[in-house]
Order: sequence, then structure tokens, then C-alpha cells
Amino acid sequence: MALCSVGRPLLQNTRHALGWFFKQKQTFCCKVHDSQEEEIRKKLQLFPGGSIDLQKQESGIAVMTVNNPARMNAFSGTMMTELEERVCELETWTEGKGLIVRGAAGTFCSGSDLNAVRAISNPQDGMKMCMFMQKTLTRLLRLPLISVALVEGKALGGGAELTTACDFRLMTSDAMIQFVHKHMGLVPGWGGAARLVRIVGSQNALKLLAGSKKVDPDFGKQIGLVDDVLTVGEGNTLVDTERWLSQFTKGSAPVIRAVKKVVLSGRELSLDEALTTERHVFGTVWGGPANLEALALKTKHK
Ligand SMILES: CC[C@H](C(=O)O)C(=O)SCCNC(=O)CCNC(=O)[C@H](O)C(C)(C)COP(=O)(O)OP(=O)(O)OC[C@H]1O[C@@H](n2cnc3c(N)ncnc32)[C@H](O)[C@@H]1OP(=O)(O)O
Repeated sequence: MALCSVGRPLLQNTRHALGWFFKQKQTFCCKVHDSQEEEIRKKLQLFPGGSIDLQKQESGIAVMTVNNPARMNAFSGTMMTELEERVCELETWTEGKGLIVRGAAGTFCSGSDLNAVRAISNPQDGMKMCMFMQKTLTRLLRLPLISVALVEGKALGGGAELTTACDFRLMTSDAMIQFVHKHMGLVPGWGGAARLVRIVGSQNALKLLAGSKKVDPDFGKQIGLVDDVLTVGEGNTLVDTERWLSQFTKGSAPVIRAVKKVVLSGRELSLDEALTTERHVFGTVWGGPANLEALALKTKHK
């Protein structure tokens, strides 16, 4: 039997890639009723406040707002469970192409609500909360939507981790991202370290985590954490972000979603598995409406 580059038999490799591909396709809207997850969901419900708001627009771009301005948009317990519900909603939004994640009232997010954190500071609850948020943010990043975090004001701790669960990050010129975990006697637990290494490389990730270094837009661009900077006071930042994102979301939804899937599989799977997935995703757009229309128009790429 042929072996792939990682030594996995080819058939097994194909099954794994296909399993991954179909898992991306299937709707996760039914919450996984794992008893531990159910337990932490119930516990998180004891810490209310704020909301996670979702607006799905005709343009195919949705706006998700972390909304708890009295606490600089810190995540209360109910906001953590609401985030999972909003991600579920987006997983079933087949017309969607893009997503903007932002904070209310001119600031991004100051991480977990410290009042809730104090109440669940025992290791068991901490582990369950961490697992819950890791899963939700992994699902957020894996949505077949091109996502961008619009960072205004501050993104601290878990808020900085949330930015890494998007494909792109835009900052306003006065904004700041800081992984404050070390100052809190912690490391990231919402998947932020693993994702950060993939975005900026391990040297830069070490600097940001071990030094709790403040990232302003210039430094962010220099290390590849930040994709673009919006000048404060020049128009509406949300409109500017929609315009920025639309360069990638223009066109047919199935094609944009297919692009995200092939990039995601390239990022997450071995080369052989990613190639298998790419073939299957290709099969979903080949001969599809957008492809036939382009062929009929004899499109030229001048
Ligand atoms: C470490 C990872 C961990 C995780 O769960 O994985 C976390 O995310 S822990 C949380 C990490 N974040 C923090 O430690 C933020 C602490 N807060 C601050 O540094 C400041 O409040 C700041 C910089 C966000 C804003 O400073 P500013 O001077 O502009 O405003 P205030 O300090 O007056 O804040 C207004 C109001 O918001 C409350 N606040 C801010 N952040 C949180 C938070 N994370 N949890 C709960 N409450 C928060 C702050 O206490 C003020 O409330 P007030 O009632 O007016 O005192």
C-alpha cells in the first residue's frame, strides 16, 4: 500500500481528509451534549451580563459584536455561551461569505470578565471553561466565511486571543493588542498561543507572550499580526472594514466559501490530506453556475 509523506497509508489518509471535509460541511448547530460541556454551560449561565450580537446582512457579510461596554466588552459567562450559539447560527448560514468581529462602543474586548474568572478560579472549572472557549473559537476560525477582527481601542487577554480566531486583523491607528496573560499568571487557554505561532511565527509569539508586549498598529504590521490600519476619525470604521473585506468576498458565495475551505485544509492538514480535500472542494465548484458563467462570458484576465 502506498504511503503518504507522513507515513500514513494512502487509503487511511484519504478517509481522514474526507472525514475532515465532511465535518466542515455538516452543520454543528446541535450543541454537542457532552456532559462536561453541559456542566460548564450551566455554570457559565450563573455569570450574566452583556451579549454577543449578530447581524447577517444581504451582502453576505455578517457583523458580530462583543457587547459589554460597562466592562470594556469583557466576556461574561452568558456571553461565552452566546458566542457558541452565534457560531452555530453562522455554521448554517449558507449564503454567507464574510464575517466582521468587533467590540461595542469603540473598544474590542478586555478578555474574560474578571468577576466570573474569580468565581471559577479552581483548576477543574478553569479547564472546562478553557476547553469550551477553545472549541468555540476553533469553530469560529473554521467557518466557511472570510473573517476579520476589527480592533478598535483595546484587545486584551482573551480579547487578543479572539483576534487570532479570525482570518485577518484590522486595527484603528490608536488601537492596541496585548496578550496580558503573563501578568495574570497565565498562558493563553482559548487556543490563542497555538494560533498566534501560526500567524507570526514562534519567535514573535514568544516575544508577545513572554514579554506581554503591547502591539500597536506599526508593530502589528511589522510582525504580520495586523493586515491593515484604519485611520481614526476618517469616516466610519465599520463601513471601512466592510469595504476592505469586500475585496475578498466579491462574487459567488459557493466560490468564496470553497476558497476558505481549501486554505483552511492547507493550514490544518498534512499535504496529502489537504490535496485530497482540495480535489473534493474543486469538485463542488467545477461546472457550477459561477464557472459556467465565466466560461460563457469568455472572461479575460487583463
Ligand atoms: C488572561 C487571560 C484570561 C482568560 O480568561 O483567558 C483573561 O482574559 S483575564 C482578563 C484579562 N483582562 C484584564 O485583566 C483587563 C483588566 N482591565 C484593565 O486593564 C482596564 O480596565 C482596561 C485597560 C481594560 C481599561 O482601562 P480604562 O482605564 O480605560 O477603564 P477602566 O479600568 O475604568 O474600566 C472600565 C470598567 O471596565 C471594567 N473592566 C475592564 N476589563 C474588565 C474585565 N476583564 N473584567 C471585568 N471588568 C472589567 C473595569 O473594572 C471598570 O469597571 P468599574 O466598575 O468602572 O471599575
